Amino acid sequence: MLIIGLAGGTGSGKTTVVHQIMTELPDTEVGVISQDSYYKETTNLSFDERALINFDHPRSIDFELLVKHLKALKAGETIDQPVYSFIQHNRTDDTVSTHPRKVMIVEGILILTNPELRELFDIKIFVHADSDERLVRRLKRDISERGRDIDEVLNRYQNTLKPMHEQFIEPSKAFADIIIPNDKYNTVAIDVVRAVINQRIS
Ligand SMILES: Nc1ncnc2c1ncn2[C@@H]1O[C@H](COP(=O)(O)OP(=O)(O)O)[C@@H](O)[C@H]1O
Ligand SMILES: Nc1ccn([C@@H]2O[C@H](COP(=O)(O)O)[C@@H](O)[C@H]2O)c(=O)n1
Repeated sequence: MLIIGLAGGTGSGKTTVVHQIMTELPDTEVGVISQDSYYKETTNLSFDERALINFDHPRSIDFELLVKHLKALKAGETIDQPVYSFIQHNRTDDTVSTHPRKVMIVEGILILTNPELRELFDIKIFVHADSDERLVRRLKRDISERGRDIDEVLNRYQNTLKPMHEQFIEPSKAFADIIIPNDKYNTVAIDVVRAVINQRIS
């Protein structure tokens, strides 16, 4: 199994890049795990308390479960990947049965900050976009897809997202083997990554 870790700030385009990479690749051969699925379970908290969580700090992620699941996939086992709700700020009761594939892509803002997880990656990729571009994308996406309003996004950006990006996410770029500039759609970089994957699965 080839395990690719794909990091980058919020709105850098990680999810989009993963979809672009997977286009034309057989989905029986390539699977995806999202770090967002592994936000810690916080059913003990009220909705208002959950909304105050710093979701850009590494401690908000259940890295232990993520590492356990990745190791299980590597050992040929099927896992139940949690499903996260950005509306409820919590895991749902659903899971997605995820089978091991020849190539597994793990994507998320903080995945290169965790040493144990980094050890499992054969290729580490960081998707870069400028912070103003990322904020614009984040605003549009969170309002249209994640049930947020402009105040929520901007408050979170100022209070936690920007400082955490500078403290944890941007420095983790140093661990990357490949950096994809993604202020504009970058078809050349996508082709290169797809070629590496094709080589592995052919
Ligand atoms: N290169 C790009 N140029 C313009 N918009 C983009 C680009 N990449 C992604 N987007 C858009 O930006 C938003 C955030 O992208 P997404 O892939 O969800 O980012 P991430 O997963 O890193 O948070 C989406 O609406 C997506 O369509
Ligand atoms: N309940 C939550 C959980 C996370 N976030 C934000 O999501 C961002 C990470 O996801 P991307 O798809 O953008 O990489 C992160 O910046 C968290 O602030 C949230 O808003 N609400």
